[in-house]
Amino acid sequence: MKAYLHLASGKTFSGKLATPLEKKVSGEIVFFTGMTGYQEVLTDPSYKNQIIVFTYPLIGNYGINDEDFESKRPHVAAAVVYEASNEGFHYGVKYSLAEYLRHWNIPLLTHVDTRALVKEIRMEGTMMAELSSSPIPAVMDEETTFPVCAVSTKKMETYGQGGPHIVLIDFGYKKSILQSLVSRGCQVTVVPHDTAPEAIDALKPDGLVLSNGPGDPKQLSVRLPAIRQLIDRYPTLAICLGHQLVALAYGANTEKLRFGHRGANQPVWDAVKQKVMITSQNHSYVVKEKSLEGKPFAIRFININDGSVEGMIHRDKPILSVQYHPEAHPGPQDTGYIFDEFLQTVAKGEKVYA
Ligand SMILES: NC(=O)CC[C@H](N)C(=O)O
Repeated sequence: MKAYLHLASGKTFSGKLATPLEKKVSGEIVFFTGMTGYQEVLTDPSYKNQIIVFTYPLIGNYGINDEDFESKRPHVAAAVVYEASNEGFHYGVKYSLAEYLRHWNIPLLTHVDTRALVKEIRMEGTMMAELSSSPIPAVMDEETTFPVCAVSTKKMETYGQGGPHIVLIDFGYKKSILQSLVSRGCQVTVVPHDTAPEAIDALKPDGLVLSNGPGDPKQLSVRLPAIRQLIDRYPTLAICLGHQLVALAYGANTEKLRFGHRGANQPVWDAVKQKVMITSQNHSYVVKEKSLEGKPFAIRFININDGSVEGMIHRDKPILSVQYHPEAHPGPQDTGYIFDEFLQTVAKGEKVYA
């Protein structure tokens, strides 16, 4: 069946539905450039309510297995590809891409001219789009939901044992962040994003991790005083949305990039190691460099492609924040040392540059 992707810029792209479209779906349209990793991308909560376009022309060729999930379910509003493979060739394959998305009632649009579509997004910037079976666009409404609430855990959960006790504040965490901590011997308590600081104190954490998550960080502005209290008190590692929240909590500012960074090969300069790392990324917003002037942070990481801020360290306190994803999945593992550095910091109670 034919369906149409109407962009807020006025352009329409058509494709064939590989899963049913019960009612029209709308969301912010973004693109991911990695050649592999679609299973992790679909289940990364940071993509909540977004329509994802895969630029690699063949998606689904290793199917969906039971291992490589970043959370319990897919979060994208819809997936758009050029060609979706019906067969998966991974040794652990359980479903085809279409079977998996059909199970979760998520539309998969195939045979779309993804090169032309991505050029349009690059020109116009990330925008709202609507997927419908009608060739005529409806009036588009701006996304007003609050996606962090939809993906954050509702109750505390504990994983791993022994080791330092890390509280992971869940704005929509990826399983690989939890695994990166547990595999390094931590006990991790995952808490809802709006847990009161006193309730976190009661858990007696040795360190805090602020997770990734969907949406505009400013939607969480009511939480900033609580976040500031917490990060000033405990050794902290903040990832992606978490990093943006650290900046906002200190009175710096964020802005939206034209079409964001999504992919598995973003080069980032680490000013401490004096090296370029290849990183996995998925974000629309960035911390404005100018807004960090006069703030107690040094910019440690810089994106080589566009010079944007990719991470900061507090000058005095053990707070480290990164815009990219050190846990990778999908993507290169160059920056796994960030977790080691954080845990050395936790052990010492003061910052360590490994
Ligand atoms: N991966 C993330 O945490 C994304 C952060 C935020 N939602 C952004 O798009 O910038």
